[in-house]
Amino acid sequence: MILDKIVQVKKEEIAALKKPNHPLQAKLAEPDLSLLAEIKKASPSKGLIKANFQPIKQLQAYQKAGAAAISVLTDQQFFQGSTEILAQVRQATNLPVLRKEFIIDAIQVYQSLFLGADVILLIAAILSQQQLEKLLSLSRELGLEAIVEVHTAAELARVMATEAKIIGINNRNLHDFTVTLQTTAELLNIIKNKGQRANYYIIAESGIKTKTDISYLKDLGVDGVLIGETLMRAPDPIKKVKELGIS
Ligand SMILES: O=C(O)c1ccccc1NCC(=O)[C@H](O)[C@H](O)COP(=O)(O)O
Repeated sequence: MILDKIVQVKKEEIAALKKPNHPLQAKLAEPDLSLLAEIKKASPSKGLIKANFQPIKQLQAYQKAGAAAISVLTDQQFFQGSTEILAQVRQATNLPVLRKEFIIDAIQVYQSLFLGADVILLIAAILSQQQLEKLLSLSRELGLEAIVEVHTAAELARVMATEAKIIGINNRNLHDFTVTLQTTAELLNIIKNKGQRANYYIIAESGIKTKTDISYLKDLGVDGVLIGETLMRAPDPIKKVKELGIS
């Protein structure tokens, strides 16, 4: 009967759709430090960062510079980003795309999938433990990878009690906007002291500006760095990535 055949074909298509695909984890597993290059026009801490904002040009430069993944701010009110920019970036690249958003509800996770993101950000500071677990589990079900962001030891302890695989250590204090790479050193140390380093991919986020910063983070042994402002302000982002000595 034709309906049986159709359902059989649909089952195969669904199995292919649900096949786990972890493009960001695959990049982070490579021995070199991975660059997650961010497309960000403005931010609450810095105001307007790039007046002549051309997201696809920025993407092309990041690709040429050897970025492992692209992060796109989609918040409009505080970062002057948009979901349209993410959709355009998705169309223009095969690199893993991170939707940088303040996700607090399941509908934003579905929307991220619909927009073509590969990875979402879940910020421990704005989620209860129950919300965090639910959103993590939903992202896994939908085949999205999740970077779970922490800034304090207490947040890290909460995240280590979940199924998170990728931890983003944010060097920026989101209450007063101070930045120190010591945050990465301290929280990574906690993970190491618990004998858990091999269980996670670690990304250092925010405030990364110089070759010295990159050497420091390489010495700590992070798997990736997320850089926005420094690359957005650079007249030549390709040259800037070389200067930073990421690869
Ligand atoms: O960047 C901000 O001002 C900010 C304020 C409040 C919440 C989040 C914020 N930033 C999001 C980010 O995580 C950064 O865009 C990302 O880590 C890159 O940071 P940077 O290289 O310092 O631009």
